[in-house]
Amino acid sequence: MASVKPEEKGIDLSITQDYKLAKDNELRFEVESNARVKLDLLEGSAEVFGTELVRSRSYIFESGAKIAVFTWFGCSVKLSGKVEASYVSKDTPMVIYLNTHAAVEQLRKSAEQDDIRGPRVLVVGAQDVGKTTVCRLLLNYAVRLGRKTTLIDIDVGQGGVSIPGSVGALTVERPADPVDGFDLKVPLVYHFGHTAPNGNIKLYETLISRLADVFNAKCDYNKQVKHSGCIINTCGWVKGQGYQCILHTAQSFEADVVLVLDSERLYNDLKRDLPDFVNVILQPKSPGVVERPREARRDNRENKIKEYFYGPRKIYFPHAFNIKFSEVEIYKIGAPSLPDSCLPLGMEPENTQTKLVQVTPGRDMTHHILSLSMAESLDENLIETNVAGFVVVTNVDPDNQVFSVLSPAPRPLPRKYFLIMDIRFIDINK
Ligand SMILES: Nc1ncnc2c1ncn2[C@@H]1O[C@H](COP(=O)(O)OP(=O)(O)OP(=O)(O)O)[C@@H](O)[C@H]1O
Repeated sequence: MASVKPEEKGIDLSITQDYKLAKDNELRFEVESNARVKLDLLEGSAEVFGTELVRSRSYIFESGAKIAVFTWFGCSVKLSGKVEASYVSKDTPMVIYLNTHAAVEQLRKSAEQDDIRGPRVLVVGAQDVGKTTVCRLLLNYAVRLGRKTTLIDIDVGQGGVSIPGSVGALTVERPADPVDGFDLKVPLVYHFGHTAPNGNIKLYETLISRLADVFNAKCDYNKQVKHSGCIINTCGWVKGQGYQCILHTAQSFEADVVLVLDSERLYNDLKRDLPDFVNVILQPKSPGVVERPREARRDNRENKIKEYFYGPRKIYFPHAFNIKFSEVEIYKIGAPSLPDSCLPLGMEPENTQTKLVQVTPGRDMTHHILSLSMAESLDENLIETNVAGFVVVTNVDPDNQVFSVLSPAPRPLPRKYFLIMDIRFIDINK
């Protein structure tokens, strides 16, 4: 019997299927839970969400992955392993997305000629309409033309640039890996602390403005980044305050193009409320986008956090160490506000959503994620300072005044100020 290569462990190689795709067709498949699937390009050319596949490599997708292999010119591919669903479809909006990319690229060319800032594209729509996928496509097509477009990710629910509960920016310098996505070694990340913007709207909007300022500053000293523009991925909250957040984002980044996926109502509202020079475009969602129930979203979030500590396919191990209470200071952003009835007559209630409140470590901190701020002193605005990374608290020992953490980096901690997240992570890898 032939021996199984280590990277193919867990793939049921007795189940294989070949697919011949005609031009403009797409093979969609989902990997069964607790299974792995291998994809091989046998002939022709194909791409996964805008990244070209090569014949010399097998692509191994993990449990739960939902993938589309699209071909512009025709190809044959082979899938090995247990797939939950797999089918070939002719019905894809890829040509529309490619045209959008071409139009945005024209704006980049004009920006380069006139040395002005390149297009800032905001991608909006309800949950599960393929916003993240469209952002990835547009970024991949841009980088394949040599652009250095920046991904701004404010989808705190799924964490595109770092873990859920954070927002960030990443200048994309090479196409996403078809399996592992974009290279996340050098993103700029800010602590938010919740999995939905309504966890703290004021803080969310403050961070969006901050990201816009930081991106503008980067555009001032890097012309390639300036001309290449940015793609902003948002979360699927499009009603009420969520809608106000979209307007705030468009305004902060001075978005030139807003791509509305699959919602005529949102499209019309934005047309009405955004200035005339903003190009609001309605685009269809791909019928291939998979709707994720609440549990699937939760699992996705957990996987993202696990990946942060253990790397993709658990190829790394986090460091475990103790931190003395006296070594660090931990803060929570947002204090409960006083009811109006407690305020002196005529006094406006203070907005306490961005107040820093020091936290005394206690057992209730166990499993919470802490963001390590890059701030060196409290004179720096902790809320608007980027973070070095995250640790998860695995145990708190008040008697000995220490707590234990898992961290992707070894001791010593580069800074001393932590911000605590609402988000918890229970490490079942131990
Ligand atoms: N054409 C396609 N074929 C198969 N799967 C797809 C396709 N497009 C997207 N998907 C999958 O559908 C899922 C949802 O897509 P995506 O994350 O882009 O949606 P979203 O609108 O950004 O979601 P959210 O509501 O979290 O913001 C992802 O797992 C993605 O891999």
